[in-house]
Amino acid sequence: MVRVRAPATSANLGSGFDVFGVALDRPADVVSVERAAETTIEVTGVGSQYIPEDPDANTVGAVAQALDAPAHIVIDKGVRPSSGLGSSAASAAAAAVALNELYDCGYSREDLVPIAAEGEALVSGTAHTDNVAPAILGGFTIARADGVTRVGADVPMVVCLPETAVSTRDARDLVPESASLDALVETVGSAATLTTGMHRGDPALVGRGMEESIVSPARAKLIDGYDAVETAAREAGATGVTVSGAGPGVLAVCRGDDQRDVAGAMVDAFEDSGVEARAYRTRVGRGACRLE
Ligand SMILES: Nc1ncnc2c1ncn2[C@@H]1O[C@H](COP(=O)(O)OP(=O)(O)OP(=O)(O)O)[C@@H](O)[C@H]1O
Ligand SMILES: N[C@@H](CCO)C(=O)O
Repeated sequence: MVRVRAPATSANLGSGFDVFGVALDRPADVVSVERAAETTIEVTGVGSQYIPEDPDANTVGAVAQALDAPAHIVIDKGVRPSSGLGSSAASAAAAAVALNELYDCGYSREDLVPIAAEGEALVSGTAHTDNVAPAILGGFTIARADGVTRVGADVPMVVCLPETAVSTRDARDLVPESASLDALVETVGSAATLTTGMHRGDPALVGRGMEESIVSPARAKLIDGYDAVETAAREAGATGVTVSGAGPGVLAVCRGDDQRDVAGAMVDAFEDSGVEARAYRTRVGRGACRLE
C-alpha cells in the first residue's frame, strides 16, 4: 500500500486567475492506494457525504484512468469539498503521486500535474492546473499551458471558511468573457508585484499584488458577508484579501504576529453577517508527500 498526503491549496490569489496557486500547510487529504483489477473508491472524513465513490465521478477515478493504474483507493478528506481550498485537487494530486509510485510509472512531479488536472476537468469542466500544481509541487506556482514554474515561498496566511458551499463549475460561469485594457494593465501590475513578493517572502508586496477588478468582485457576490470580512481582516492587519479559488473561502495575507487577530476578525465578521465560519492560520507549505 502507498499513502500520500496532499495539502489544501488556494488558487488565483486575485491577480492570477487560473495561473497562480499556493500550497497551504493545512488542512490536507490523505489517499491510500492498493493494486486491484479495477478501481474502487472509499471516502471518509470532512464532507465525505457529498463526495461520490463512483470512479467515473470522483477526481481520483479520473487520475487512475489517466495513469491506467486501477486500484482500491481510500480517501481521508481533510479539505472540505466546494470550499475554495482545492478539495477536489488535493485528492487528485495525492492519488497521482501515490499511483505513480504504486505502479512505478516513472513520471516526474511536473509530469503528474496535467494528469491530476484530469480530475479538475471532471468536476469543473476545465482541466485548470492552478490547484493541482501547488498540491503536487508545493510553494507558490505559476501554471501555464506550457508548464509550471515553482517559487519556494514562506508567507503567513489565514483562510476563513464559511459554512456554505460554492461549486467551482457555477463560479466559473460568473467570470466575465472580456475585460478592459485598464483592468488588464492593473492585473499585470499586480501579478508582477505578487510574484516579486513571493520571491522575497514579503507579505506587503504579496498583499498589494492580489488586487484586481475582473474576477474576484464578480465572485465575491456569491459569498454572504464578504465585504465585511475583507474590511475586518484589513483592519486587523491583513496586507491583502481575496476570494480563495472559486470561493466561498476567503484568503488573507498577514505579517505573522497579526495572524491570530486577522483570523478572529474574519470569523467574527462572518458571524455578524449570520454565517458560521472557521479560520485556519496557515502559511505557504510543501506539496504532496508519502507517509510511512
Ligand atoms: N475526491 C474529491 N474530493 C472533493 N470533491 C470531489 C472529489 N471527487 C469529486 N468531487 C466533487 O467535486 C466538487 C468539489 O469540487 P470544487 O472544485 O467545486 O470545489 P473545491 O475543490 O473545494 O474548490 P476550488 O477548486 O475552488 O478550490 C463536489 O461536487 C464534489 O462532490
Ligand atoms: N482557477 C480556478 C480555481 C478553482 O479551483 C477558478 O477560479 O475557477
